[in-house]
Amino acid sequence: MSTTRRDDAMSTTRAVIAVEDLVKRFGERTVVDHVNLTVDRGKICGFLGPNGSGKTTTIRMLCGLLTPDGGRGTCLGHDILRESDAIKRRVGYMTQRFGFYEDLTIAENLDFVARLYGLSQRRRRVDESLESLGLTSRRAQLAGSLSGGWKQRLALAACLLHEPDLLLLDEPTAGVDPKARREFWDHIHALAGRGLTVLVSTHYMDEAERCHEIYYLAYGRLKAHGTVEQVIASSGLSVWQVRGANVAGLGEQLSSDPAVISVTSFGTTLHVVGTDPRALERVVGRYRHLPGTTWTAVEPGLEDVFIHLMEGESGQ
Ligand SMILES: Nc1ncnc2c1ncn2[C@@H]1O[C@H](COP(=O)(O)OP(=O)(O)OP(=O)(O)O)[C@@H](O)[C@H]1O
Repeated sequence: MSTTRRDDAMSTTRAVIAVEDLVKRFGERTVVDHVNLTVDRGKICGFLGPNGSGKTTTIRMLCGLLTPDGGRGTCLGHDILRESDAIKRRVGYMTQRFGFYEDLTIAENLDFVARLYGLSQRRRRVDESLESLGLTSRRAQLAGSLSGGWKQRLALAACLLHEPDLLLLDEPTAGVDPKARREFWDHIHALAGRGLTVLVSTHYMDEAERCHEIYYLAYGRLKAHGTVEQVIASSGLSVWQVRGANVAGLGEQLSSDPAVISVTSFGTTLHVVGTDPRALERVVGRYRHLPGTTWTAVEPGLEDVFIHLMEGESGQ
């Protein structure tokens, strides 16, 4: 018994974010509906869900920019209802539309942010921040002339200037090319390795797979939580992959069967998804001897799981 109590106490100490029953209403609409979230120090936590599911609203409640209508908890050890100023000082928040002065250079923009925070040793901090994000050679370039990937690096540099303990990143890589996204994530992992905690919202499955754990929100409600493997395993989905040159026509027939919840085309393959493995196997049995097709039972992907969770909630 005492071990359990000690473990609980330790996990509370490690948790950088620990909130429960978080609620936010806008007028009659409940857009965040009793959400629980725990993120430990040094972890990268992915926040996923369809558009309008309440991710940004939750992030803004965590960093003290919005007051919850219900719930309780702490962020960086501070009460989210009463100590928002203390939280704001220790959080780096990258919003979906990070604003720069386009007619200032990269270095001038960072210096401006450093002044806003009232930081000492601004020159040193700006130089170090440019260096760590590979921006030194571009320091004199106007922010307005940067491509998407470099703008996003500048945004990250600005969020890190005051050396926060928690990074809240709201779709930081939307519209950024794959190489720049990969580099951005390498950087995030390096920061987490040094103890920074990261909560990052994203619509990209490959990014979800780079998180230590994920939370999936749909229509304000938490639908899944855990490591990617845990979320996939708990989905209860069965998936068959069909390969063949002419599988497109087959998709329509398969999806009309009640045992099939979705069929997705990927070039010359189809993903056939169901929740009842036996019923799905019976469907597969009816088609699998069609000439020119190869059928394989495969693990569900995260995308299969999320689409299933989303469809299960829509219209409610
Ligand atoms: N200030 C506000 N007033 C009224 N409704 C709002 C306000 N802010 C957000 N909403 C609504 O709350 C819901 C949740 O929005 P939120 O931006 O949190 O979702 P999201 O999951 O971040 O979406 P996305 O993936 O598109 O960024 C949406 O329906 C949105 O229109």
